[in-house]
Order: sequence, then structure tokens, then C-alpha cells
Amino acid sequence: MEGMNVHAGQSKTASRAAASRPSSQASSSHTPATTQGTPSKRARSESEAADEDSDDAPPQELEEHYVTMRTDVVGIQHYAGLVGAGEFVVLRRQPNNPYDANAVQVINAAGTQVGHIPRAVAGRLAPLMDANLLTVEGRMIGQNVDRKMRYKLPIDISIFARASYRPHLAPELAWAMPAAGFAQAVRQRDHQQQGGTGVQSGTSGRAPAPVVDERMQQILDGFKKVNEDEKAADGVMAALTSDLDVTKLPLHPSPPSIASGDLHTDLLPHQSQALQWMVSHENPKLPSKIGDDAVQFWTRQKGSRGQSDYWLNVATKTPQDDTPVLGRGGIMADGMGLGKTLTTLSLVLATQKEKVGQDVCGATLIVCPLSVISNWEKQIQDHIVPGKVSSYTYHGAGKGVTSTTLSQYDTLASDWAGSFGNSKGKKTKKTTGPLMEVKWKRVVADEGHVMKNPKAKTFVSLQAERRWVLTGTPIVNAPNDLGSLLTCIQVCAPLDQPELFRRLVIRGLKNGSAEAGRLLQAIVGQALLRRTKDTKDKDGNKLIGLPPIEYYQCPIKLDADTRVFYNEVMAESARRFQDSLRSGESSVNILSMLTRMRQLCLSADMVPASYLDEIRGNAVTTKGPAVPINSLSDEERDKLIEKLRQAMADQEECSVCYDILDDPRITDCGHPFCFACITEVIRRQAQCPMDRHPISPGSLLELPPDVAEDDADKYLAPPVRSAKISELVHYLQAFDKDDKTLVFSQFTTFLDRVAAVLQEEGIQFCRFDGSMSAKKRQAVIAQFQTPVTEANRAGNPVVMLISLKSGAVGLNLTAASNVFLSAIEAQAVDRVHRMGQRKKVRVFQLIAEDTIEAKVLEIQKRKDALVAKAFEHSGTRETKAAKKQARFEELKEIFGLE
Ligand SMILES: Nc1ncnc2c1ncn2[C@@H]1O[C@H](COP(=O)(O)OP(=O)(O)OP(=O)(O)O)[C@@H](O)[C@H]1O
Repeated sequence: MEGMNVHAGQSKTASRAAASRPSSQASSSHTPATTQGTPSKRARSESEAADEDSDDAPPQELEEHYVTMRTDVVGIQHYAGLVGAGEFVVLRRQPNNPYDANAVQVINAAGTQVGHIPRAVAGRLAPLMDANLLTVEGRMIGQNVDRKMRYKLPIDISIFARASYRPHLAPELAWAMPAAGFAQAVRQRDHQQQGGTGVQSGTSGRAPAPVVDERMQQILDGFKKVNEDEKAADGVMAALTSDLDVTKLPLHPSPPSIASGDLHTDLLPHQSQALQWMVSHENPKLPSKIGDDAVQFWTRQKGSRGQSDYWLNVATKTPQDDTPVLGRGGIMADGMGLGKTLTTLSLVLATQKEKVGQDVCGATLIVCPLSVISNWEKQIQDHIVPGKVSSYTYHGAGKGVTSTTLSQYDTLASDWAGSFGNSKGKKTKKTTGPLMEVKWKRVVADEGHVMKNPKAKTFVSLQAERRWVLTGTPIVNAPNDLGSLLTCIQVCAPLDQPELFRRLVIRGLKNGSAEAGRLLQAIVGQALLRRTKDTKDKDGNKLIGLPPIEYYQCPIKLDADTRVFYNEVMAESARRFQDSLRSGESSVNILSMLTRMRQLCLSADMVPASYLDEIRGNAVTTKGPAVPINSLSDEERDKLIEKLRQAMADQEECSVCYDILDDPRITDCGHPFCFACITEVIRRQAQCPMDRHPISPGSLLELPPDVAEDDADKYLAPPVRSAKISELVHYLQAFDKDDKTLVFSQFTTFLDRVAAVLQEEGIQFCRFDGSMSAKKRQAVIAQFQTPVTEANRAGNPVVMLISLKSGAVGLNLTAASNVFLSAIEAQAVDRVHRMGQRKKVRVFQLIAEDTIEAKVLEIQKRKDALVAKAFEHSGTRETKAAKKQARFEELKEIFGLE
């Protein structure tokens, strides 16, 4: 989506201060007809789309630049808003203006009104704006920072709209063209379309350098690649942070330590530096005099001729009299395993005596994925002297815990669902409950890169003095990830507003503007600290000494029966895929075929024998009426439940939204969907999208409440020895008997099968997956992290079977020195290759020869991003249409159809 030149007509820039977008889409006599869709259903603006899960965004047509014209902002004398030359301003419709129903307000980046657009211009623009046919943006040419009495100020107004509207809109906008008398603004492409700002990295706004230097080029090139290749993100981060010499960061003068009686562990130097950096970012100070470097982009400026000094935001060019409010916090983005948890706990200790504002409690709330909660508990236990920090793990309201009780702890750890309700219905955002009632001293989002809407919105709605995001991967998919993090920490306002960030940074980056790159670099310099395992200290040593990693790729030969089955499935799948490409039919079935082929590579029995018939279309399908679930036999019902459970375990996608099943339901004809998706389908056509079987709300079945934990073992599969499982066991038996090993899989059903064989072989193992409670997870990790000794050998697991989805982030599993993976997943390897690891780490990839696995690896080498997306079901920021297109391309490649 970021790649699209879609601009918001009603920017959110000023939304904190004032009104929201007019909801009416009043049709007007100016509304042109179009043969390409109804113009009144204009592509949503970026700001609208950003309010929702971007995956849900409908396909959008690009808006393009139509015209930039120069006019005035009038009525300046009536309003308090100050503007600087070059400042981006918001043009907002004001339909309730008592003097002019067509009024268009001009609002500065700080959200204060500056004036209006002249009545004649507004009269032309308003109907088109109301009909959502175009987007109008303003950039000031004049300024009133000197506060001299003025009635008007020149402004450039740019109009953007869909390309397909041009034949109809162009006549409507003829009045804006130069020939019609309007002075066409000098077309400063770099400014108008690329969001130029004139900001120099980390400084107080010198003139932009005209040439793109090498490092900047690296940033820009990197960003072009980030969408395609996650690995490029690391390079971009390195380039973005290269301005800061991290070796020169000051140490904390008196960090919590063994000597101070607070910790059992002394901080490493890089942690002490991080602590000092965090403390200073919680207490930022505005520049004390004119000429001092900008802080969060605010500089002091001299007022002209007897006027008092004022503040100028050098990024947005916003001048103001009021002292700017600086954000407190930042993004602690040290690479994985550098000890961000202990650094953050030290921040809690080091600031325990700091004064907090009125009504603010002294507690730090840490919000993180469920799998990471136990890590916080464990690290508090391991590193902090008992009694120094009071901590509590919060698993949700309803247990009688009040906000008053919560606010009395020093730290609280909570998972997202625990804090804010689970996400039944994707857009749920719970903004009530005890956590929302407390004014926190500090809120911390751990593994903060998982924060997308609505999580980010919920995090933003927590009341806190200081806000932190901890993440080892600040850019996951796109540069806008940094914008989202900025929004979460509310630092560098008003750039923390998504709309402005997109306008000033993202658009420019997309167009290769060095100025936008410099602005981003400056934002990173203000708000983010990042070192990696490869960063060297001032003596040239790595920050943490880690043993080496060795990677092994091990080819596996499928057994003869599986090979025959596999070849048939592959041939049939490729044929079906080709058919679907020809007919334009959805690729739904093909995606599940892909999953089936991957399962065949793991263990043939994961795929039912009837599967070939099913994909050949020979399976009997019921075309009778919708069957109410309560009329099914127990046996039929159990079968459906089992099928749904399997779909969940395999992380199958919903065939309607192409996303992981959310709040799943299974139809009586046996197809799983998200509840919201299938409900919408039923509303429209009451047929199963997979086989056209009639369905109704009554023919949907949901999973019964969670299986009791202790029953989990009863799901052990029969001990089937596929080629891959046999090879895995062979390796495990060859390892030193005290070596510990992680076996990752995306399919928990595969882990079931491995478990059965390990049990038969007498190899001690434990499991870690999404079905386990936080308590059980913590117990399992503690058990696995216990080194093997003669005394405990009997009950000490040497293998952990771990689900990739729930175990790849945030865990400390340094007891293991071997890792088995299907694809090299950096995050999974980082569970083991981190501080505390003493042995050499070996990473094994068991790849079934001449299969989709091998093919994918081959592609991976050529086109990393393509494969990453096909095999990972992690959400991205692509629109649904873009995602679908990308998948098609991936599949074509995998099936050898290109
Ligand atoms: N100063 C220290 N001395 C010894 N061990 C430490 C120190 N600081 C942290 N550790 C240990 O290093 C390991 C990694 O720390 P931590 O989990 O905080 O990393 P992280 O930066 O949060 O990584 P991730 O991004 O993967 O969550 C933990 O086992 C932790 O206990």
C-alpha cells in the first residue's frame, strides 16, 4: 500500500485537536459519471486504510497528481495558528460553517486553524471533496511566524485523484489550470510529491544537501528492497543508525548492580550504555538556546523585530509559541539476545525514585506475546534480588484484580489477549478494563514489531508518562513499520501521526527522495537505539562473545510409497493450479494443496489417503440442503471438530480472506473459515465457497472450549516413521547424550508424530506450542533449560518439540545447541544463539529431495522474499489484492509454470 500514491483529503495531522473526516459522501452535481466504477466509491485514503488491518484493505487504484495551484489562505487575522514557509498543512472541509457551507479550513501541523481557503476556490473544491473524488493537500508558501498582522498568506494546493477519473474530473478542475487564470505553482516535484523537509540527520535543519551520498543511497536502495526481502531490512537499519557512534554512548553513572544490592548480575557495558540512553530519553530537554541542536525536531527561533522567540519544528516547519511537549521514551531495538529485558528491568530499578506526575502510579506495564511472559518472570527471578522489584503477571480481568491493586506493583507483565481481550473478530480493540484505568509510569511493548492495528491502537490508548517499544526487528515488512512504532511511543510529535509520517517520509522514500531518507535517519537518531551481535565496542570487541553457528543442509529421500503419492499429488495440484489461472478462479484450493505437499514431505500419513480423490474432484460432496449442526451424529460432529482442530494446528488459511483462521468455524461440508468471513458469505449467497454446498448460520460448528492441558498428551499420533522422522531420530541418537535440541515445525501435527517416535525410542522430550497456558509454558522452559546431570538425567528432556509460530520469538532456550528447521528462520536460531550459549550451535535443515521443499530452497536462493511469503503465514502490510497477486506469482514459480 505504501507504494501507492494515495493521499488523504482529510489528513489526520490535526485530528488530535479537531474534527474528524466528514462522514457524508454527498453526491453533487459536479460528480462525473464513470465507466470504471462509481467515483463516489473512491479508493480509500491512506489514513482511512491505516485505521484498519491493512490486510483487509480493498484493492485500490492509485491516485495521481492532477494539478498544483497557488492561492491564499485567508482570514489569518481571526485564528491563532502559526505556519512556517514550507509547512505541510491540512485542508479540511467544514460543512457546518455558518457563513459558508463550502468552507475549507487550513490547519497547521500542530492541529491549530490558520485560516480558510478563499470562498471561490472552496466553492469549487468542496463538492468534489465531499464526494471523496479527490484528495487536496496544502503546503505553505508564506508564513506568519513573525506574528505581523496579515489577512492572507500564499499557499500551494495540490490535487490528487484516481487516474481513471481524469476524463471526468479534468473538466471539473479546468478552473484550477493555469490557463484559467490561476498561477501554476512552480512545480517542485521534490517538495510537493516527495514530502521534502529540509531536515538534516539529527540536527537543527540546515539546508538539504543536493547530492545523494553513498550511505543515503544505501538507505534508499534498501527501502526499495525491504518489501521484497526482509533481509534487506537489516542493512537498512544499519545504514539508518550509522550516524550514531555507539561506542561513544555514555555509561550509566550508577547502574543497578551486584554491588548496589539490586541485581545478581552486573550489566554488561552495552547494557549500561543502553540504560543511560533510556534514562535520558525518558527525560528529554528542549534546546535551551537559539542555535542548539533540535530535540525531537524542535528548535528555538528568534522572533523578528521585538517579537518574542518561538519554537520551530524543523521537520514539519511548524512554528509555535507554546512550549512543545516532548515525548518520553523510545524504541530499544538492540538485536536479539543482547539483553533488552535486563536493561529494561534496570531502567525500572534506576528510576524507582524518580517523581511521577499527578495521578500517575509508579508501575511499569509490560505488554508482550503470551509466549514471552514467562521470560520476564524468569529474568526477574534470575537477575533481580528478591524484594527489589514487586512484580505481577496479569492474565486478564474478571479475576477480581482492580486497577488500584495493579498500580501498586513495580512491574506488571501481561499478554495482549490478557490485557485487552482476545481478538475474536479482527477489529476488536478493548479500551476498557483495569489496565486502561491506570495512569502508568511507563508502558513497554515487548516484541513490539508484532504491533499492528488493532494492537498498536490499543497500546496507544494506554495512559502513560513514558512509552517504550522493545524489538530486535524494528523493520519487518516496510519502512512504515518505523512509523507505526513512532505512533506507539508518541515521540517526535507531530511526526508520530501516521498520516504525517506517510506524507513526509514514506512517500518521499518511495520516490527515492534523499531528503525523506535524511528525515527518517534523523527520526531514528532521535528515537531509536540499535546495536547487533556484530557491533564492536570501543576496543574492537563484539558486545557479547558468542560461539560460532554452523549450518547444515541434509537431503532426505522420500520412501518409495510416499514418492509415488507425492508425484501424483504434485501433478494434480499443478494441473489444478494451471486451470485456475486459466479460468481466473480463486487459488484457494491450490494453497491447501501446497500445504498438503509440504505435509507429504514431512510424513505421508499427515495427508488422508482419500486426498487424491478429493483434489481430482472424485470425492462425493453433498449438495443437499444446509445441515443444522445439531442434527449431526456425535461421530460426525467429532470428525468435523477434529478436522477443524487439524486446520488450526496446520495454520491453514481461511479460503475467503487468505489469512490464518481467526475465530474459526467449520461448515457441515467440512471446510474451515473465519467466523466473520463465512458469516459475510452466508449473508450474500449461502453457499460454501469451496464446494457450493448450501450453508446457513446453523450449519457452522466451532471448537469446543480448550482441551484440558493434561489431556494434551492424548493427541499423540501413532509412531509413524517417515523418511524425515527417521533421519531426525538418527541425528538425535548420534548427538552427545547431554546435547539438547530444538525441533521446530510449523505443523504441530508433525510434532505429534515426532513425539510418538521419540517416545518409542526412549528419547526424552518436551513440547512448546500455542495450546499451552502461560504457566505450562514457563514450566516447560524451566525444565528444558535445566542442564543434564547424572542426577537429573532420568526426567530431563533433551529435545524440545516447538511450534514455529509460538516459539520463534522472545524465548531463551540456550540449553539447546542443535536446531532443526524446515527453513532457516533467523528468529528461531536466535532462541539458541544468544547470551548464555556456551557451545557451538548447529542448525540442521532436513530437506526432502526433489520436492516442493527443495524447490522452495532453490527459489529462496534466487528470490528470498517470494519464498518467505509463500511459506510464512505471518501477516504483512500488503493489501489483500497485493497479497493475492504476490501469492499467485509465488505459486506459479513453485509449480514451475513460469
Ligand atoms: N548482563 C548479563 N549477564 C549475563 N546474562 C545476561 C545479561 N543480560 C542478559 N543476560 C541473559 O541473556 C539472555 C538474553 O537476554 P534477553 O532475553 O533480554 O535478550 P533480548 O535482547 O530481549 O532478546 P529478544 O529480542 O530475542 O527477546 C537471557 O538469558 C538473559 O538472562
